[in-house]
Amino acid sequence: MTAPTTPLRANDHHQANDIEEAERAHLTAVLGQVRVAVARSGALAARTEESHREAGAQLAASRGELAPEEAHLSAFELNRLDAQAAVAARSHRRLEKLLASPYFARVDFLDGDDAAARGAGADPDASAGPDAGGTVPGGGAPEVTYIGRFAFTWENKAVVSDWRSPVAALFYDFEPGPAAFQAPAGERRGTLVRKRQVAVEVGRLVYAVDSSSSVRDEVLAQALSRSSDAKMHDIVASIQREQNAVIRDEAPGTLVIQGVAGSGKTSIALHRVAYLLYRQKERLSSQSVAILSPSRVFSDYISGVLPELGEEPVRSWSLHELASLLLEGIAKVAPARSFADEADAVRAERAQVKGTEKFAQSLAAWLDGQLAAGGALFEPHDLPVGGDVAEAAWLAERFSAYAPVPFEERLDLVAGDALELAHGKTFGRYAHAMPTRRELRSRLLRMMRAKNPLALYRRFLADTGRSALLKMAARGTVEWEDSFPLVLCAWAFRGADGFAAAAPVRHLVIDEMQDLSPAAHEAVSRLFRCDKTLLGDANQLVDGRVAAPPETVAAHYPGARVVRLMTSYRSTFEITELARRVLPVGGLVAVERHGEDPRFVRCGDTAGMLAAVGAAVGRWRAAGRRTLGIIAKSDFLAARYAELIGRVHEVALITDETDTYPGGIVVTSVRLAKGLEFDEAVLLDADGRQYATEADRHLLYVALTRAMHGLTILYRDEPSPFLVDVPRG
Ligand SMILES: Nc1ncnc2c1ncn2[C@@H]1O[C@H](COP(=O)(O)OP(=O)(O)OP(=O)(O)O)[C@@H](O)[C@H]1O
Repeated sequence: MTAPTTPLRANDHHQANDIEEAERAHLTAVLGQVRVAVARSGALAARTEESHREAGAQLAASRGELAPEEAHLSAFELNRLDAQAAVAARSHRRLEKLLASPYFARVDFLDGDDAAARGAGADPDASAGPDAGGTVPGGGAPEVTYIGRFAFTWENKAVVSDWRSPVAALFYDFEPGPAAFQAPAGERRGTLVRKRQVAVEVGRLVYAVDSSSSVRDEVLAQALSRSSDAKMHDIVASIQREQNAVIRDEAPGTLVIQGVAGSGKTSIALHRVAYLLYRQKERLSSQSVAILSPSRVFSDYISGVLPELGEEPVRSWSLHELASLLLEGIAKVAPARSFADEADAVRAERAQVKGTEKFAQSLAAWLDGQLAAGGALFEPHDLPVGGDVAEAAWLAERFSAYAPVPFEERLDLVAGDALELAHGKTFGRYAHAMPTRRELRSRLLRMMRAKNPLALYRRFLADTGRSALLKMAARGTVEWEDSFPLVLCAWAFRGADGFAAAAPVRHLVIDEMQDLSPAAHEAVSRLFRCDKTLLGDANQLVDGRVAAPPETVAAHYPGARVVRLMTSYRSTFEITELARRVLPVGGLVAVERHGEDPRFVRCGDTAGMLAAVGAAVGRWRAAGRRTLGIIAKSDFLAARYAELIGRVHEVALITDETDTYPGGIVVTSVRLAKGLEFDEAVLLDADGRQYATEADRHLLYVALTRAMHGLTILYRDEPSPFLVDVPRG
């Protein structure tokens, strides 16, 4: 990292040196304290770990000799020590991270009353020195706060404040001048006297600059021009104001974030999780947050961010993993088939119908109708209960009375009523012949016209003239597109509380929300009753569906709020401009970071394509970049190319089964590249044969927007019509 090159003002050179000198001295002092704290916390972590181990060994040795209550107590003590050891280890790890970079910013704030009384403005020159925090005309020192990834306290004094603390909002939301933040005791108004970027790497001060908007633009540009990695990184030092508003939005319910490609949605969602974990400690823990992401490789790619921010990793599911989990004991789920690979037109048609809003809405309405009083699924007949008979009409009336309770619970309630009635009528004479509630419930279940979720789904399809839509992929295995409709049917039986996977989740993050079919949104909305953050881009569709505005997605989540992010940060201006011409996105703002123009290469045939790939690999190596994504339209083509390219270069193919993002050179389909980013991208076969339809236009948009710094577009004879009005070299 180098210091921003923004010209400083007249006497700035001296001032800059003064600032750096003072900040260097401050850093040395803080690092000294952190070093002592690391040594202490290391010793504490070792001691607690040792106590835990000893207690475990003792418990194991005395097993069998302890009375049950003693054993219970020891186990309890062991758990306590275990938790203590985990806390100590975590705090030690955090402190160790502080050694490399204890903070990244500093704000000097003068409370409103003081500022008003002394007529103080935002005048950083009035400072007595960077370390002291300076004085303002008329005296009175502003409160100086250093902001880092985690808080650090020394002798009961806050040395570094967490980026999520209320005071840190000053750094993200205000320029020097009038400012305010929400302190625990209420709003504090006053003046932000100074805002400073302080870059520290490996314990050394790289630069310290008082921040104006041009400095911050450059700090951002620098962050964006770095080389990409096999893991996504935190962006705490350069979160933008519009992003901060989303991260710190604490209103309950569902937040839907529609953002253009590269607007930082995934980064924001992860920072938001870290923020909520910090702010809502008593309500949320890493065990109660879950992230739904498009693929396993994506889960791996984002897995480093929360630990970087000092939080434990949270549970993460791919969409397929979640569907399989929710359908455990009901059906297996066939893998999703990529639309770009689909050769079976009938199957594609089936999938297309099940991906529509209309299908989801008709299923949801049909299920609601069946669950409502008067639903026609329960066809009771007289039922002997002990010495009594529960009459069909009475059973039907009880069943209706409990509407809209889910079927399983409702049958249980009716069974309970029938037992109570029979006991009452027979005065206990038939106690020996009384069935259990459970037995009665299964007899009642036999009176349902659909006895399980799959039968219910079949009945829905039959009732609405769509029976041809269901083809089992194999025995007991449904096609991917049937999985969430089937989850909805399971929900009608069990209700939201009947899914072990959903129950512990108190905040659900759904990344790439456009990947979820309307039926999937409806199912997730009904099963997960917790707060949710959804994020995605309606333009990044990779399954052939028609783009729907985020409001359509939000309509599945009662009371959901929608925010839009329009600035694209990932790619250079030149790449974003090209993407914008392929798919005009109204309101998109390309961040001003320039690079070379995308390169277009006519290749003629496969041999020419491979030669051009070789040249692109050579250029990428020479540039010293870390990741190169070679992107084919379909999974099938990606596999073929990986084999061919792999004969010359070391490459990794990304498939649905890939669970670690390898970095280096990867070959992948557009579908699996979505959400990822590469220093440079090479698009294979970007011609009219491959990219011709509207659905293909969206694929092309996704592929182009994966590139951060460089883009090479290879085509055989003529480029795709979506690229033709683009100037070519
Ligand atoms: N404020 C920021 N400071 C530094 N880097 C940022 C900032 N915002 C976004 N970025 C970077 O921009 C890139 C895109 O971010 P991210 O992947 O979160 O975007 P996205 O909206 O989820 O993208 P897509 O929808 O295209 O997959 C990442 O490299 C991220 O680090």
